[in-house]
Amino acid sequence: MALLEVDDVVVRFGGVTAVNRATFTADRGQITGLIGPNGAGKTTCFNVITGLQRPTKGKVRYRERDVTGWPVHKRAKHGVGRTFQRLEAFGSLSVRDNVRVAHEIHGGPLAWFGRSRTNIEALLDRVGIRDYADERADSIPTGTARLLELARCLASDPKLLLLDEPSSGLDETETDAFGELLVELAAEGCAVLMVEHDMDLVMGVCDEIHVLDFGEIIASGAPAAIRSDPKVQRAYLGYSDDDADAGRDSDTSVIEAVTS
Ligand SMILES: Nc1ncnc2c1ncn2[C@@H]1O[C@H](COP(=O)(O)OP(=O)(O)OP(=O)(O)O)[C@@H](O)[C@H]1O
Repeated sequence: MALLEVDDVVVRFGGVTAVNRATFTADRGQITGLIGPNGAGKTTCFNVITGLQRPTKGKVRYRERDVTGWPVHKRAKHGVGRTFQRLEAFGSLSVRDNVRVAHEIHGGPLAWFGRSRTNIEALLDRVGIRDYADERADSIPTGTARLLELARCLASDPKLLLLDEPSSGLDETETDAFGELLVELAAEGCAVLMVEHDMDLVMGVCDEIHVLDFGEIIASGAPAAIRSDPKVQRAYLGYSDDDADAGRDSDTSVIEAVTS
């Protein structure tokens, strides 16, 4: 059984069906991508998984338990970690103190008395922000702040790591290093579930990808299969390779961005 199972989840906001019978998994040792056009329901799925949003129907199972009714803090305590699109760090604290506080909030007495095994300096190093350790969080570049967000999340030692557009604001070199870090985290047994618009990153590191469109999972599979799936191409582009073969017109610049 996979570490996380999202089972037939529906979320309705009044007349809007944000998620429609979505079923997908994320497992230990794997990087799973959750992609889809704007408004497809990705963030709402994350909210359901973390407990911010109760589903209208369906279940969330985590470590073989039905956690659908669990509050956010209980899921966090059991190893569900999340970064947000909007940066959440404490601006007036240093980068180091932001990570320390995150660790102490999650780590309890062992962390408060310096007895936990998590080494804050090593974590800053690992994420690549050690040089900024003494800077105030509100003075660092956006890309670094994004990495700080990841460090704060890792400070809670998550078993399931949910990343919401983690590479936005990172330059190419930072994105490459970030991708390598994700691969390492998965190799250590973490389940990584990532919402991300950078298709090079998604296609480069994900073991499996689930594609949402209008709240429905329209495809699940390995990157190569997803890239060539006509349903996925149409969802993103309003156009697929099949249409090209049939001689229909297209915006080739957009197609290249997603399928190259
Ligand atoms: N609290 C809410 N109340 C009403 N509608 C909502 C609410 N939250 C999300 N929606 C709607 O649900 C749909 C899915 O939104 P969601 O934010 O989950 O999509 P997304 O795939 O994360 O989009 P993006 O890539 O733009 O962040 C959208 O139509 C959105 O307008």
